[in-house]
Amino acid sequence: MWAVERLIEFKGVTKEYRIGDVQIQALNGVDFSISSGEFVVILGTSGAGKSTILNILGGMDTATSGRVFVGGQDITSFNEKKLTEYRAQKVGFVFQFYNLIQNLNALENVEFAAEVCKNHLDAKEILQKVGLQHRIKNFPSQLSGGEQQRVAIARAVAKNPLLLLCDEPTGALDYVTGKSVLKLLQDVNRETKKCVVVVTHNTAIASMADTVIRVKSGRIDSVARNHHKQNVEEIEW
Ligand SMILES: Nc1ncnc2c1ncn2[C@@H]1O[C@H](COP(=O)(O)OP(=O)(O)OP(=O)(O)O)[C@@H](O)[C@H]1O
Repeated sequence: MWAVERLIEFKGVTKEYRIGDVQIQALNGVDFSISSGEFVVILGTSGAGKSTILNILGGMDTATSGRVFVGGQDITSFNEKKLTEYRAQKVGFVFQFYNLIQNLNALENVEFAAEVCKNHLDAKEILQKVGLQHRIKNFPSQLSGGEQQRVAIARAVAKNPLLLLCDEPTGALDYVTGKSVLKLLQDVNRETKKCVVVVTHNTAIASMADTVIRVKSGRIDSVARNHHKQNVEEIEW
C-alpha cells in the first residue's frame, strides 16, 4: 500500500563513502518523517548531506545502515531489480542541470520517461500545463534554461510518481526564472497533492514549505513545520 499518511520515514540512516583509506561519513544517524502531500525543503551548507539524503530516498544510492520507509515499504530491503522498478515507477527527479536527452525533442523527452510507468499521464497535456505547448517539437538546445527545467518538471510529473525529488532545481537559473520554476513546483504540489522534496541552499524559500528539514554535518539539525506557509510570489531573496 502506497498512499499512507506517513509517506516517508528515515530511521537511523547512515552513509559512509570510502575512497582508498579515507572514510567519509556523509550521514550519521538521520531520522525524520514526511507526510503525504507535503512540500518539503531540505536546507544545509555545502557537504552537509542533503543530496545524499535525496539520492537514498530516490533509490539512486543506498544507506550503509538504518531504514528508509516509503509508503510503508522498506526500500533499504529492496534488491537491485526492485530498486530499479521503484526509481522508474515511484520517483520523479528534477536536477539542477535538467539532464534532458539532447537528441530528443521536448515531447519525446517527456514521453520517453513516462512510457515505462504504469499510470503515466499524457505528455502533451503536462507540457501544456507547464506552458510549453508551443515548444513541444523543440530540442533542448533550442530552449532556454528555464524552459528546459519546465520540460524536466513535466517529465517528472508525467510519470505520475509518488514523490517528486528536486536537487537544486533553480541553481542554474536567474532570479525571475528560478521563481517561476518554484511556482510551478508549488502548483504541482497543490494540484496533484504529490509530495515534493526540494534540496536547496536558498534559505529564503523555507517559508513556502510545509516542513523544513535542516541538515548539518550528516545529521538532522531541526525539523520545523510551517503553520503559515507563504506563496512563492510573496517571498523575496
Ligand atoms: N559518491 C561519493 N563519494 C565520496 N564522497 C561523497 C560522495 N557523495 C557525497 N560524498 C561526500 O559526502 C558528504 C555529503 O555530500 P552531499 O553531496 O550529500 O552534500 P550536500 O549537502 O548535498 O552538498 P552541496 O550543497 O554542496 O551539494 C560530502 O562530504 C561529500 O564530499
